[in-house]
Amino acid sequence: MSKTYDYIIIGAGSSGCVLANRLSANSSMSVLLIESGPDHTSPLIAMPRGIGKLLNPGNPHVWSYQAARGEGMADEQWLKGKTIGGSSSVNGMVYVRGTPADYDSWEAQGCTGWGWADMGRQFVALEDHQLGKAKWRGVGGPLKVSIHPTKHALCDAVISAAGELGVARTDDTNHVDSVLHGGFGYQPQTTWKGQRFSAAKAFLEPVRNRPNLTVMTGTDVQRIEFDKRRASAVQVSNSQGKSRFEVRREVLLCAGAIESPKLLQLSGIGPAELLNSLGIEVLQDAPDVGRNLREHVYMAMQYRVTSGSFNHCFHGVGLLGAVAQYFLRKKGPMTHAAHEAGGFIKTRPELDLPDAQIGVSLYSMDGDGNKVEIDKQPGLTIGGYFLRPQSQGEVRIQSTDASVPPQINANYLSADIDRSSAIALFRWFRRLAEQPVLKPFIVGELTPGPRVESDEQILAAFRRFGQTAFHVSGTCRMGSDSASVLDPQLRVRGVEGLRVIDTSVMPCLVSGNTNAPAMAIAMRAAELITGKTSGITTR
Ligand SMILES: Cc1cc2nc3c(=O)[nH]c(=O)nc-3n(C[C@H](O)[C@H](O)[C@H](O)COP(=O)(O)OP(=O)(O)OC[C@H]3O[C@@H](n4cnc5c(N)ncnc54)[C@H](O)[C@@H]3O)c2cc1C
Repeated sequence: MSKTYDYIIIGAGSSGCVLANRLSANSSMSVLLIESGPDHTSPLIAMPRGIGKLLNPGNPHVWSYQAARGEGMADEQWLKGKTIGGSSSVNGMVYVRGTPADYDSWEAQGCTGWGWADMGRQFVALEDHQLGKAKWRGVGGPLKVSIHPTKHALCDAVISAAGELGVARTDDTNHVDSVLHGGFGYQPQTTWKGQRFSAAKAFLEPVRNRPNLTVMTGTDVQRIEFDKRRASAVQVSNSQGKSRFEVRREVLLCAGAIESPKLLQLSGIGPAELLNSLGIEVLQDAPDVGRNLREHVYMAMQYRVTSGSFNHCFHGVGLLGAVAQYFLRKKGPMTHAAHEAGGFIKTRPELDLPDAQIGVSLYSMDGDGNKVEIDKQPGLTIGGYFLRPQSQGEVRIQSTDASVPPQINANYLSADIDRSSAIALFRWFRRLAEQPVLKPFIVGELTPGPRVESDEQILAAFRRFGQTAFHVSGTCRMGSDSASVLDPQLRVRGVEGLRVIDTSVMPCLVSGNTNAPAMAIAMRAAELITGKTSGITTR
């Protein structure tokens, strides 16, 4: 016999954890949160640089997919978190929110109620920021945001070099002025006292003992069932076999921008031609389910440096020392986020808004930049992406078997504007590295290498080295047009009792990393579902 809940949340990632918190705050509502992956108890999750070990295909805490990058480009591996906390438990912990202009453009595109006026206050409500309260910065919220634990000569030199190119130094790279006009500084991060602070730590753990909240791990939702056109139950599979859970109010799909469109398609909501070709009964012909995939194309410029690198801390005896320092004192390089410093820059001064985000890492990888081994010699990586890609990819199921990964086509650089943005970004990197303040450090460019000069060579370098930034979004976009997958309340068009709430809802990608936006989207969604404004409870 199946059990019935008021709300069933599929996926305990960045968005799912927020929703579980908000919806179970009403003790008269029963909430079931279902997660495919294991609990988040691995010490490699808590240790920020544990990602070096976690982010490997086959690790039980990650989903791994083969993704086509686009014409003339080799495939690449995409990873997503598969554990309590989802991708926020395996990510780089870089804390970025995007710009007010991103959300205002969503509103202008018909997503009523998603402009900065409504989204800015979600960020303020979720933050407990070490820099203290400011107009658009919060304290006392559930999510700890820390500033960089130490200063560092090489980072300081890169920040000064950006200054020589006209980018103001800032204490808070998320400050509204920095994201609107450009700013460079030490990277705020979702860590606390030297450990990762995931969405699960912020939103789920403080309320996990609520009697009306049930959390299931190691359980795959395979399909959503409908009674006529209303979501009525979910079918699941786990080590105990197959079962189903019924829902009284709503199913909330928070499985992330690859698995959410996949589950809709498997459940009969998607492009009719695709569903028919696989023999799936079409409940709702929704051609845009899986389309509008947006991703940042991350380009890493690697340099050999004289000093200031952490490479020696990430292999051999140095690694043992760094790990010991972490376990004994929760200090040292194992406590750092993926980027030490970074910010938002204009690749050309005439631009109205910054068009690229830069991240500085004090290490280099061996070989062609795609290998996972740490370079044995001292290195520096200055990487980044253009912020608002227009190229659109797609996710399509290729089987009715829920365990088969979908086809993913990122379609990088297919839009003309993305190619010109890539070239402009590359030339900005080169100007940065040439600044006199970096002369005592930089010995030479390792990858893509000094022979890359012309526009054609730069694009070829992007096609070879450009890679996922792990920000896949947009595959169940919201909008007010009838072709959009979701209405601005995030309800799936054509059916009832079903919403999608994760990065797939973004009509276009935010200018930056996507963890904080995923949490803010869920906070806003909770307001729409409950009719109550944000005020996160932690008891
Ligand atoms: C390696 C990596 C590094 C990143 N670095 C950063 C960073 O430094 N800063 C930043 O802001 N962002 C970063 N991101 C991006 C950011 O973390 C994600 O965009 C964000 O966490 C996505 O949130 P979500 O709620 O959409 O999905 P997720 O957090 O991915 O959650 C989806 C959850 O649903 C579960 N699920 C999926 N299918 C099913 C199913 N059928 N049944 C049950 N459960 C299911 C998954 O296991 C997962 O737990 C990174 C991401 C990755 C992968």
